[in-house]
Amino acid sequence: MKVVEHLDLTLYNSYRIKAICKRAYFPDSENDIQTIYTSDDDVRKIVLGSGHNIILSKSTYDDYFIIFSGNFNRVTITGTEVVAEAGISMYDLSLHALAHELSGLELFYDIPSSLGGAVVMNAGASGEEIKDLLTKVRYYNPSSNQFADIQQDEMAFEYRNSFFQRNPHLIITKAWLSLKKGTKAAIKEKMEQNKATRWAKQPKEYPNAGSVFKRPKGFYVGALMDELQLKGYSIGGAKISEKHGGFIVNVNNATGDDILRIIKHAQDKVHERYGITLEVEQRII
Ligand SMILES: NC(=O)C1=CN([C@@H]2O[C@H](COP(=O)(O)OP(=O)(O)OC[C@H]3O[C@@H](n4cnc5c(N)ncnc54)[C@H](OP(=O)(O)O)[C@@H]3O)[C@@H](O)[C@H]2O)C=CC1
Ligand SMILES: C=C(O[C@H]1[C@H](O)[C@@H](CO)O[C@H](OP(=O)(O)OP(=O)(O)OC[C@H]2O[C@@H](n3ccc(=O)[nH]c3=O)[C@H](O)[C@@H]2O)[C@@H]1NC(C)=O)C(=O)O
Repeated sequence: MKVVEHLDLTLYNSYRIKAICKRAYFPDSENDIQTIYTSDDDVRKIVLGSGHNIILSKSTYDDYFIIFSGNFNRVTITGTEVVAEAGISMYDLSLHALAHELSGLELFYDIPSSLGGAVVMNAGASGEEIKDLLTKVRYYNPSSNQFADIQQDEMAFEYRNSFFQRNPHLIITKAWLSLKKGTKAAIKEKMEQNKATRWAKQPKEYPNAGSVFKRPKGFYVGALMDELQLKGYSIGGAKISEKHGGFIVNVNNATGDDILRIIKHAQDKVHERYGITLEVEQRII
């Protein structure tokens, strides 16, 4: 297993915030995960997927990071069933599905995420969510040092919520997905169409981590930012995107604190005008 002391996390978070951690582990097997958690120390351990949904709030961490980003990424496909390890990127997984003429993952071609991160957040867009493809998930429980499988209907998925958000100490190691037979041309067309629509709406030209807030019932965050004229509102190197008000972008060496202060300002303004509390979707670490 790759282990790096004092890793610079800039390339492991999509906001490109600079922060150093005490140590980073890149596990490549379930055995590696057990080794990390059964080692004799009480340093806090923080799990990351591909880092597309996190805000690093500190510049140094005296913690160990366990990173699933391209490592621990094997896939097997049998008929319409896909079994993949948590570190595979959803982009790569969608390409495997395309190569096997399997439909269902087209949307995930452009949703930046690891498979583990996608399961935790019940990732989705355009009305589709990963919960609809999953049949089973395997995880490691550090408290008992055991692995266990959980079936789809036991995970009580909701909008941007899952069993794993309610049990953050559990580590997803593998997932089983059920796809449908399709044709290469139709699958590829849906992938590219969806990507084009998203690139037209989202500020892909700057480092960001997707939607900052969950969608409040009956409102769109982007529209609220428009109405409050908060688009372009900036602190330090971060600002609310002019292209999509639901995103904060790093335009000039932003820190986690710049982002958190913008979040607070937007929450205050929205609460003042509409009485709504915007819930942060991204994980603040
Ligand atoms: N729809 C869109 O356009 C976009 C969506 N996103 C979403 O953000 C997420 C990004 O995924 P990713 O970059 O991989 O996640 P991150 O690396 O950003 O991790 C986010 C959190 O997920 C948990 N996590 C990640 N991997 C695992 C694992 N194997 N086991 C247990 N917990 C894990 C950790 O929280 P903890 O340990 O506290 O559980 C972590 O803090 C996806 O859900 C993606 O869909 C992001 C950008 C755009
Ligand atoms: C980007 C993410 O997922 C996104 C996902 O891509 C899109 C599309 O399905 O729908 C959610 O965003 P969203 O609520 O901002 O939806 P969008 O479709 O982008 O916008 C909704 C509406 O707001 C309007 N809008 C958007 C941006 C803006 O600056 N101004 C504005 O008025 C749009 O015109 C649209 O009518 C997901 N976010 C959440 C938290 O549910 C993410 O999770 O990180």
